[in-house]
Amino acid sequence: AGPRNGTAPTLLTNYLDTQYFGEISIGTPAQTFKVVFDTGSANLWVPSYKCSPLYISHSRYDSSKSRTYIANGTGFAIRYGTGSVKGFLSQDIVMVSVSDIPIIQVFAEATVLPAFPFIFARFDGVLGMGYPSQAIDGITPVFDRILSQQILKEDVFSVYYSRWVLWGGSDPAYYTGDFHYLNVSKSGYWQISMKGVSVGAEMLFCKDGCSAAVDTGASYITGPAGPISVLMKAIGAAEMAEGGYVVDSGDHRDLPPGTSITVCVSSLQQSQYGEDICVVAFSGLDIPPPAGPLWILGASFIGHYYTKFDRRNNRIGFATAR
Ligand SMILES: CC(C)CCNC(=O)[C@@H]1CNC[C@H](CN2CC(=O)N(c3ccccc3Cl)CC2(C)C)C1
Repeated sequence: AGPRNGTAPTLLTNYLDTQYFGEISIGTPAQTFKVVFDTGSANLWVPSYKCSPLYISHSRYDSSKSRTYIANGTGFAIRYGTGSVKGFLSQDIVMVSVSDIPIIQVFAEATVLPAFPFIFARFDGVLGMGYPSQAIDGITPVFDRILSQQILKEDVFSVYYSRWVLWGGSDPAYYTGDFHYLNVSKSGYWQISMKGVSVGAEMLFCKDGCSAAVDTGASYITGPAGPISVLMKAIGAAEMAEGGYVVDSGDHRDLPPGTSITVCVSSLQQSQYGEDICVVAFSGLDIPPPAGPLWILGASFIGHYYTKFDRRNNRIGFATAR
């Protein structure tokens, strides 16, 4: 079967401009899960039916209900920047798009999930869209399994405004002009070299170039804490207790357009504890070497562009979204 013209979309749900997730199914008959499509990791996991029922608000995979389940049992642990997920490996048929792209996939059934941040997660699991070199236990990632089926028009996937992932191509109906391509700067990561960070015409940071991960699984733009705090002062943002920044919801100040790639990131409208506050789409995060120092361009950046992740040419293309 396979996607009609070699491409297929997976629609994403946007929760509070901070969590973007789409639906996949695992097993026969299909068990559906909401997953974050995360270019910053390369494994697929969903909560296991064997997981403590504390997470009843999340869907859990029950292998005993799937005719196509194949046991594996190898231990699994993945350490994200925000916490670890532990479990064991299983194999079953995974469908990533309603227009049927079935693949046989090794994934993890999570049995240990830290309450924070998972209880705030509106999604059930994570589908890593990173390179195989990032995959824990050397498991072939979902996108690589799809590529090896030779059913896609191009060896790429595109993200439009964080509204959907398009497997196998890009759709000119949703962008104008050409793609501005940036080569992947570190093989095995969706990482690029940034020429600088400026507010208006003034280059403030990263004057000699720096690295940035293009990370669909992250909500905001993060940079080293020092430069970020200077940037926040430049836009008159106040620091929150837990490290984020807010600006008066009155002045929705979008940063003045940048130079090569416009980083005009508006503040987010997020209601917390009842009242509405504008959380600026930046936060400070010091990533230690060897991975860091590293800027993270998350959904609040990617959402401004039509972004093409090109595995054929190991490059990322940015076009102006319509
Ligand atoms: C290569 C890999 C092994 C390490 C580096 N990659 C990374 O840390 C990722 C980079 N992209 C963003 C991503 C955000 N994460 C945020 C988050 O809290 N999560 C999470 C963690 C623990 C329990 C439950 C959850 Cl939901 C999982 C989730 C949503 C994926 C992290």
